[in-house]
Amino acid sequence: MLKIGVIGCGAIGKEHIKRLMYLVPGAQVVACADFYPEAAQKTAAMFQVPTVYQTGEELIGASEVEAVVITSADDSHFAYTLAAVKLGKQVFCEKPLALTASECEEIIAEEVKQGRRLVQVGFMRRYDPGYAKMKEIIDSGELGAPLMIHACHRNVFQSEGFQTEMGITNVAIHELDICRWLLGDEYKKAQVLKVKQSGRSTKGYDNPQIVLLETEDGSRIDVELQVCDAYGYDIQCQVVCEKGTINLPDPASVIMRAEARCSTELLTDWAKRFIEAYDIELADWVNAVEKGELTGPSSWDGYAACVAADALNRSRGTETFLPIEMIEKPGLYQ
Ligand SMILES: NC(=O)C1=CN([C@@H]2O[C@H](COP(=O)(O)OP(=O)(O)OC[C@H]3O[C@@H](n4cnc5c(N)ncnc54)[C@H](O)[C@@H]3O)[C@@H](O)[C@H]2O)C=CC1
Ligand SMILES: O=C1[C@@H](O)[C@H](O)[C@@H](O)[C@H](O)[C@H]1O
Repeated sequence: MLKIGVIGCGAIGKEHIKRLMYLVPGAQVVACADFYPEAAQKTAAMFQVPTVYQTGEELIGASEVEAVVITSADDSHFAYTLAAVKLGKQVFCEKPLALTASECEEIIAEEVKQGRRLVQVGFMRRYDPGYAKMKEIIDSGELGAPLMIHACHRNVFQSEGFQTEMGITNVAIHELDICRWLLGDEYKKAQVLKVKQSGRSTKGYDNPQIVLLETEDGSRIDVELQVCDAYGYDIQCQVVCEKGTINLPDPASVIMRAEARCSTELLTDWAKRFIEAYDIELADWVNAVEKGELTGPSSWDGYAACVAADALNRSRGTETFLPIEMIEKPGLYQ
């Protein structure tokens, strides 16, 4: 049984604790912590977690905690991941791995020093059956080479304190990972555009934005980003190949016919959209930790997404594509 400590008892923290306690074989949540200790207490009571630590650092250092799941706010991921890796503990860190590429480099350096993979990043879309099937078709070569990707990430709501840059580091980070994974390619150039703004969005941050990327192999990617106030939570992805296109399937939904209309319901947030993917990713992580062979999204993948995110945020307002330069890939991640 893998003994896990979870830092961050908010929306996804609670979901992951529930999964690890009641769904994933071989896992047990033995401790939790939150910036607000009462949030941790409440969550512990809800899911029978035996110990609550006052801080994330105490939880990481606790002797009974063998592996750490980080589901606290984006700006806390770097320090917690680094602290756990320094102790040689396994980490599952929700996306993003850090807020900047240079922070990811520090994590990579420490992991390389430890001599084995200790980090998996929560890029759960890789475990979604729809994206997985798309990758299988691309890799089979059946449709020829992939030429471009058109993607959309549309949200209804973001919490207080959201900022324009977070459109990239918190929201588009999923596309920055999934597109390079689908294509098996790295990014060469990136640009973000502030386009005509939605009159529905009056929160003081850019909405919508368009992310443009070019890969080493010359494939082009465009991502329409509506961080809030969209008609629903809607994730779209189309890969255009030489001989045909591949589209991400929508989640299953019944078709209702009534009052001279035919309709299907849409989701309004992320929680249910990739529910199967979250289940599979955590089961895969626990199993891989037990076997000592991590294969899921690595620190390198977290870094690659952050390098692109850095370039995108630097490009805002410059009207130019910025080059993307990565450090040499350590052997650990080959
Ligand atoms: N893979 C995915 O699809 C998703 C990933 N996420 C990621 O998961 C993380 C949490 O997101 P949500 O649960 O939606 O946020 P949330 O705001 O509902 O929960 C975050 C929790 O972490 C706590 N927290 C914040 N800073 C902390 C710190 N320094 N130390 C300890 N606790 C701290 C907060 O008090 C709160 O209880 C974020 O990094 C987010 O990007 C969130 C939703 C979906
Ligand atoms: O990771 C997530 C949230 O943090 C983010 O705010 C949403 O926009 C994403 O769709 C969701 O998957």
